[in-house]
Amino acid sequence: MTTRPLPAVASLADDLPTWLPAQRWFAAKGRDIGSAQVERAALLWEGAEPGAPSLLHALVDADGERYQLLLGVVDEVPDHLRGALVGQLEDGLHAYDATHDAELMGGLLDLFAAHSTAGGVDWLPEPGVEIQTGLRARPIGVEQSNTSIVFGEHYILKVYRRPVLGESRDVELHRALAGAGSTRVAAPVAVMRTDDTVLGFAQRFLGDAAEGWATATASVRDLLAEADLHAGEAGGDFAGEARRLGAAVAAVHADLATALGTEPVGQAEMAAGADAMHARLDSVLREVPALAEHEPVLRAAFDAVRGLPGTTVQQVHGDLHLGQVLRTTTGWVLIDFEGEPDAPPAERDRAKSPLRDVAGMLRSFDYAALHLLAGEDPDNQRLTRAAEWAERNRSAFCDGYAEVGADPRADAVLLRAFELDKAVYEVGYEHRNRPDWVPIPLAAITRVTARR
Ligand SMILES: Nc1ncnc2c1ncn2[C@@H]1O[C@H](COP(=O)(O)OP(=O)(O)O)[C@@H](O)[C@H]1O
Ligand SMILES: O=P(O)(O)O[C@H]1O[C@H](CO)[C@@H](O[C@H]2O[C@H](CO)[C@@H](O)[C@H](O)[C@H]2O)[C@H](O)[C@H]1O
Repeated sequence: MTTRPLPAVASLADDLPTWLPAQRWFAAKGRDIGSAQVERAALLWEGAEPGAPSLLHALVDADGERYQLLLGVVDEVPDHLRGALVGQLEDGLHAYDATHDAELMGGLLDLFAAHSTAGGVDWLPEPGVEIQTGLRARPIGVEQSNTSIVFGEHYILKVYRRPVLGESRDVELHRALAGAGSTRVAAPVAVMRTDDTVLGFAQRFLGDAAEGWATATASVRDLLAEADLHAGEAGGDFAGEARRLGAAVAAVHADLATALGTEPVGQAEMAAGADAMHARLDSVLREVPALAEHEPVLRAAFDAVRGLPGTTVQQVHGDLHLGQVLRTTTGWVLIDFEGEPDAPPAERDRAKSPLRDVAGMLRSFDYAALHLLAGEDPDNQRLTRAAEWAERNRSAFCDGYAEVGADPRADAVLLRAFELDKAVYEVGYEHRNRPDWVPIPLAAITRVTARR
């Protein structure tokens, strides 16, 4: 058999500065790319017959940020994949984002099943897992920071778009929880990796799952459609689910503590934590001047943490919100333990107070309640009822948490600071990603600081 030369993907350097920023998962949104190079490209397999696409694995560097691509390379891109075109290569072939190509993606299961080393990547099933091949592949097509492909009703593979050097906390924490017998995560199935970088992670696909965000916002919609009812009276009341979710998060925290340990921290670390919250505020203030009117109350809330004697830290989820929880027929499951997408890896890996996750979820109830009203003329009646929904579910979540762990409301100073710190993060996140939504965390800062 003759092996064709590796397609000239290096020549994509001209197209990447236009193509990358148009992708949902591109991190530096709103910023132009100065230059991009293909750092590493390797063939996973060649097209079986003339005209069939070959699959390549590539890592590209865009202004110092590393991105992972799976590229289909072919003479002519078929019509249904035109939207995925990345560019034309200097040898006349065309490259497209292969994660949109169900047929090519289906072949990845063969690599895992064979424990392959194709493309200089190790395709490794988890110990004891036998990969079933021949399943139909489909990209999930949701707004996400990475790209996930579902195989039949069995597996979901997340291809990390910005793979980081070293071990992946997403994989490690899933393994620790699954190893501890937790039913609150989807079981790990396989990883794709090089010696120093985890590139992808496959898990059991939970086909019976509904996203927490979709379920919670459906409940808010039901409430707002009923002109006179209170949150507890509307048909789609969410409080029972919020309570069960609180208990599930507390159980995950307990399992992570048992599997990976806890650590007491004292006043010096509390002060360092306050400094970090001030530093985040400094940086978001530079981007979003509208935050300035809240600066004094925010700084006071962060400074209050300096007076605390200490707390206990451990591994936590790190970016918990309603989009990171799935309701299955057997209960709530947490997904995506990567941590905040904008945080550097060392910061994501750091042990933290479990109240960080609680604060993230409390913020999310506020988002779920208020995002439906974003862009509407202010209507006090609707706003009050949405706020009532948020309060009802925030409290139910804390009640559920307290059934399994310590009541988060007992640490009011820390919880308030964490909630405000998260809202500051969200102001920056929304400013870069969804400018129409900046008022949601801004309004929350007004409310939380007024609650004092
Ligand atoms: N094990 C799973 N079973 C079913 N759906 C899942 C599973 N894991 C993730 N998903 C779906 O994939 C989406 C993206 O997953 P996530 O891990 O949050 O990716 P990202 O880090 O790119 O945001 C989730 O919102 C959820 O809808
Ligand atoms: O899911 P990711 O890890 O990519 O998290 C990032 O994106 C989230 C938005 O999808 C963002 O979450 C914010 O919006 C959610 C509604 O879309 C809301 O439920 C969250 O409470 C709110 O923080 C998250 O902050 C960001 O890191």
